[in-house]
Amino acid sequence: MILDIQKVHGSGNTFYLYETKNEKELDWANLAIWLCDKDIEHGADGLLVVSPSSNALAKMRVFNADGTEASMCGNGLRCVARYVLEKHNLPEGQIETMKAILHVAKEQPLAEGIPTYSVEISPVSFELTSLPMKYDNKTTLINEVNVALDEQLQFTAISVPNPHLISFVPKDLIATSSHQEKVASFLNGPNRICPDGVNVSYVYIMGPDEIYVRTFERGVGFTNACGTAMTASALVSRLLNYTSKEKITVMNPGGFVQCMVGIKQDDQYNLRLIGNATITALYTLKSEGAHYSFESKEETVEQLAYLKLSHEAKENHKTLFGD
Ligand SMILES: N[C@@H](CCC[C@H](N)C(=O)O)C(=O)O
Repeated sequence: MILDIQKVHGSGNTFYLYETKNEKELDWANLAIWLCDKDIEHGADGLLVVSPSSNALAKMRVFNADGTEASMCGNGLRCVARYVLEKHNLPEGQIETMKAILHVAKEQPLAEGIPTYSVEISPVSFELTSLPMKYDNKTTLINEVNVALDEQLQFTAISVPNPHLISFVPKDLIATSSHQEKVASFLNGPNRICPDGVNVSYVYIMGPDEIYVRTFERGVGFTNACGTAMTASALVSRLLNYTSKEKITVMNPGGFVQCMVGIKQDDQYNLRLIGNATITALYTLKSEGAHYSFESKEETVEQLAYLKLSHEAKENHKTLFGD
């Protein structure tokens, strides 16, 4: 069987995107593990599966590099939004995800030659049961020290609806990644605090409307960017008054995005993630049972425009935090 498959990215968070008419066509976990292997076409962070939906334009499922399925993926949803909206020639629409139907739209390009899309990030919960996370008898963890993780750092637990643990850290904990790796590896191994694992982000405040976010993703490890983590971090930065604007620029190791953080009364939030949706290559993939091989590859030129845009972000990163 020959499959048409795209390689795409949002802020350098890389995925393969495949559309199927039949959600049971293949073992997606197995395919994700094969595609994300770093020895095959430099791997990827996950697999996005697009299938028919009876309630929206399409349905998105996301599989991490280790084959686990996640409830949501912000950078991936932008790429799926582009794929689906271009197919239907629509400026906006709705896409079904595991736990919510989300609004997506085409936006003004971030820069020339950069296809740009916005996606809704919802639902939001600070209840520890929503991650799930266990910490004594607490029901939430909001900017508090959790001694099981670190003696000093304060963490916030939030689901959007995939699980995130966020800490606002000093510059030295961004300049090196070992502290974050230790905490995240512990929480993503067998442990009682986050039994299903968690995406762990370290965040540095750069100004009233700018933050830097680096994420160790559940099921993947460090990625260039995690869309849900950046949006969750932007929300928490506003709730803690570390930032004060509705539009927050979020820098990341792969580039940058913009997050719109609307805070309504009664703890309701209106969150949108805006950023690139870049197609880097079109492949044909041969599947013989659970055995896969690439048959052909056609690179696009879109990545050149993206590299130009992200170059400046990477230079800023070097100036601020070193290599
Ligand atoms: N990279 C994604 C999130 C992918 C899922 C995550 N690793 C999880 O398991 O929750 C994003 O852009 O949000």
